[in-house]
Amino acid sequence: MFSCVPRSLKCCTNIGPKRALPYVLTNSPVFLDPTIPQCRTYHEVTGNIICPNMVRGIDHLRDPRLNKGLAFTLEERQALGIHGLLAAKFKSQEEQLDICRISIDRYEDNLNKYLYLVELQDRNEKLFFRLLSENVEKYLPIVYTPTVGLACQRFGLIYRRPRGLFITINDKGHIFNILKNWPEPDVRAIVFTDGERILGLGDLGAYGMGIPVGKLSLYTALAGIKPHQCLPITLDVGTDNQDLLEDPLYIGLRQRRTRGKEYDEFIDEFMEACVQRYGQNTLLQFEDFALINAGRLLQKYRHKYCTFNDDIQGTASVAVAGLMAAVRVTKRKLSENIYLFLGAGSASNGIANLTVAAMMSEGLTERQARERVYMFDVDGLLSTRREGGVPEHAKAFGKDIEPEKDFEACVAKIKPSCLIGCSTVGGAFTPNVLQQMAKNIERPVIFALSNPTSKAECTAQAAYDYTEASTGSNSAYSSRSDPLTILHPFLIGKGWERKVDLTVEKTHRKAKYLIPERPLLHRLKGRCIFASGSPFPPVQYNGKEYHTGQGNNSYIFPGIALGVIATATHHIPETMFLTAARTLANYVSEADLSIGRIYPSLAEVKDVSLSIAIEVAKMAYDEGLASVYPEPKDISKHVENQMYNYNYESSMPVVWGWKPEEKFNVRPIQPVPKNI
Ligand SMILES: NC(=O)C1=CN([C@@H]2O[C@H](COP(=O)(O)OP(=O)(O)OC[C@H]3O[C@@H](n4cnc5c(N)ncnc54)[C@H](OP(=O)(O)O)[C@@H]3O)[C@@H](O)[C@H]2O)C=CC1
Ligand SMILES: CC(=O)C(=O)O
Ligand SMILES: [Mg+2]
Repeated sequence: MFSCVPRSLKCCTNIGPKRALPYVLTNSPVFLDPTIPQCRTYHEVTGNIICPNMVRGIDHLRDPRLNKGLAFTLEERQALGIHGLLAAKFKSQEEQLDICRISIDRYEDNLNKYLYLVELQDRNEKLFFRLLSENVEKYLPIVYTPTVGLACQRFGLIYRRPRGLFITINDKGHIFNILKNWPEPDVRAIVFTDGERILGLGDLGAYGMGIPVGKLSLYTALAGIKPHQCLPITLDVGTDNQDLLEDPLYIGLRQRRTRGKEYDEFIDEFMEACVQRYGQNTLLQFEDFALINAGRLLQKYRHKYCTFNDDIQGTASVAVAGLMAAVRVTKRKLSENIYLFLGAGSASNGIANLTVAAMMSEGLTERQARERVYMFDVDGLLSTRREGGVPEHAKAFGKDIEPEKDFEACVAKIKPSCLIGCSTVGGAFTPNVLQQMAKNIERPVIFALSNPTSKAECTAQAAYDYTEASTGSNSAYSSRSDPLTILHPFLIGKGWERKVDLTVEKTHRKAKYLIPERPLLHRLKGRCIFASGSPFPPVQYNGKEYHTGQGNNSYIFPGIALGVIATATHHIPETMFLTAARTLANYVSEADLSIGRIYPSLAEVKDVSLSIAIEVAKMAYDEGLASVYPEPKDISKHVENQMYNYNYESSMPVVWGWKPEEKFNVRPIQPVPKNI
């Protein structure tokens, strides 16, 4: 069945004619070895032409890239030798999607829903990605935070089929060989973790694999990056989590974490092996590394590889986008806010640094901008006067002020207008903290970004309840002289909205209610502007429903990755994340703001990702970072053309000619030889 390839034949990946990539060009016969996974699909050779999809028989159904279940037509069933292996009924992809939705809905437990989706991905890839991409709001919380956190915690129990690579510290010296075991030769993006800071759940060691797998599902579902171009990797250097070391189900190395020189050499070798195997432009996304490694590894590699740290830079971008959108509600420029971060780790520093950059673009000097940013970690306010001083990783935000260990007191003393939680401490924004925020400023911005839900610094409901809505008669803010956002309850819905003179502040006959000068849209909401890393259900407040936004880097990293891959960008500058933030912020509509959301709905995240990708791609050419030449005339089209098609395509054997310039997307940069 596997025949040798005749003269001048080409060997292709198993991904269908449109996306096939030649990786061997030869004039001499090439024998396709069925034990090599890339070659498994090439058994139907006609002269100089390969029919790349022609895995016949039961193997066609077992390959999730090729399987369409009952959607195979009669002709396809006969041509592929699967007639009789399927029930007689023909089903469209749409009908199959309905069945998937019904099946998932039948599960009450989210972990079971997660397992259903994992199994679907293993069985029928296109159906999985179409289901996810067309139902982002519904299924993102399953394949991603919060359920993915639970899946990681139970990984030993739910681990079934291999997905991605586990590279252990014992493989040091042989990492390249392990990468060669991965069946796909055309990998463009690798998301990898060492499992030490999985969401806010801490050190989960090899159980952390759920995170790169989940992130890469979003690469495809939200930005259309082709699944075969994505590789999830867990670097297993052990774990310091005693529970896992004693867990009989644990699937990783049962030893303490390797640290120091050996760890660094291991990561060095890994980075080098990746570009050796897949090319210098391979996108290498650091995910969920602990604070002691995240920032320093980013600094070490950012100018050497095409890399970024999602927790630092992706998070920064989504948070700054939220702050930019919030400006439209608060009418305070970024540079007019005071920021207080709970947590002074990777995410906080990433957000703080990008916020500083954004404030500088409004005209502040770096020093002035940094002065507006405070941080609070386990040892209290980052004060240079505190015992032990300010930790190195957050030096730029230390202040020469009185130390303070009580967070509530700190919120009262510093009077931030924006409170940002990246602390992993669920409920840290207590009612007192939230009430204090309401006293500090008319429209406080409150971000509870820690994941999963159990680690969120407060719930959406608490944020609204304790900062009160604008119609509340006990407004803590109502005694202040600033323009108020309070419209007397009697006036709401009685046409007063239209009668308001927006330029003049008027006092209603009940003196404490002022008719403000702001657009009414923003007056009818709760006083806080809230976002969270994990989703919260809509909040009911005073008979109105608010939909708060999800401040999660999933709005950013898929789009950045698509733009980078489409242009074969070789480095990712910080400015790309600011560009992504602006693009995302521009997507927020007045309708979003009116229901309390400072991010577009998740249903729009695919459009957002594409827009970010296009902006990133333009920037890559403007700044000489792209490697795909000549520069495409129409960059938007070029990016769109790279995207995955979730719909079924014909499985009939296609006979196609050898026109590499049309059929193939040849990679511009080839792997760097190890010894030049
Ligand atoms: N929404 C999103 O898109 C993202 C959310 N996150 C979430 O943010 C959280 C933090 O991530 P990351 O910054 O990478 O983690 P880090 O471990 O780098 O930082 C955590 C920080 O929180 C501090 N901290 C821990 N306990 C307390 C406490 N009781 N009081 C005050 N500070 C405390 C730590 O202080 P110390 O170092 O002194 O212990 C550290 O500064 C996680 O839950 C993660 O899931 C992260 C990335 C993206
Ligand atoms: C969202 C994310 O990257 C995190 O919580 O770590
Ligand atoms: Mg992360």
